[in-house]
Amino acid sequence: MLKLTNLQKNYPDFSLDCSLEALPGRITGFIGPNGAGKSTTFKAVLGLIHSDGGTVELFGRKADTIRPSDLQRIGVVMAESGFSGELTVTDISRILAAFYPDFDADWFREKAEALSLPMKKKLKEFSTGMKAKVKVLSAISHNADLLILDEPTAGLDVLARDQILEMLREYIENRENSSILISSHISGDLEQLCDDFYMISGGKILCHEETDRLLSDYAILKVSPQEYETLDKQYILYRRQESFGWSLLTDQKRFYIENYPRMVVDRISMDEFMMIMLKGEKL
Ligand SMILES: Nc1ncnc2c1ncn2[C@@H]1O[C@H](COP(=O)(O)OP(=O)(O)OP(=O)(O)O)[C@@H](O)[C@H]1O
Repeated sequence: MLKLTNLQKNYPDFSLDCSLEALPGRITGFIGPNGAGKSTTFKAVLGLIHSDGGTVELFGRKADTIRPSDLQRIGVVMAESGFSGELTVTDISRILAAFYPDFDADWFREKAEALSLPMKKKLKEFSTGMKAKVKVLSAISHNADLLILDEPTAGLDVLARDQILEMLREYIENRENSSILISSHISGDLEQLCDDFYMISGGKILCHEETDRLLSDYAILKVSPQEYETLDKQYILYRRQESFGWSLLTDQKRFYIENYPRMVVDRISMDEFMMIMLKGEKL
């Protein structure tokens, strides 16, 4: 669906080198701290900025052979883009209908009502969360095969976030061959939603993992300095010094549960995973 191979972009203080793949029928998360390169990647994929190397393949085509009809198969949410504040949701519905042959006006109106979006009010009078809902709704309203969503839940309260995530789940369930690539600061959102995820930091991909595997096989071990000395460290990936000793990231938690039954083995969240990889030391 979408494949990036060493996609590069160089700024004076930042270099991106990103390889990733969004596969049909899957929701792929893209996590990383502020300034990691998530938006830069999305902009380069969409041709909003010029890339300095590497390849982008979209629907099996190289970027320079992509046709306008291919672009209609993509639904996009970008942080810095949106509709003019002078438009109403009804105006947006008309614009989308004119631009996308597969736009579903009835579905759009139904969902707008479910999300409590006024149809006749100008967007400039909307709250941040309401504008975010309009952007997501517009991106998913025209039966796109690929959704590229940069921080779609930014600015939303818990309730609205849940509604949006539910809509995305529904989207992929109803379209087996479609694909979603989504970035978020709130990695908890992605943990509930994504099949797999890539983590980026400093413009480089640090890891790619299945979410199920993260939750079933990874763990944080909490050990004292004495326990640390005698521990078999062959399956320890990262360590971080703590007041009590060490937090250790493993992707083989069963090994430690079986061989060190008295050890504290904490279930890991995506946030903790990101934190120990960013703040810890690789072994
Ligand atoms: N036009 C530009 N000129 C120079 N540097 C830029 C430009 N755009 C982005 N950068 C730099 O590229 C880096 C990556 O920025 P990017 O917006 O891709 O990060 P991000 O992962 O999306 O962050 P956030 O989560 O905060 O949105 C940052 O260091 C940023 O300062």
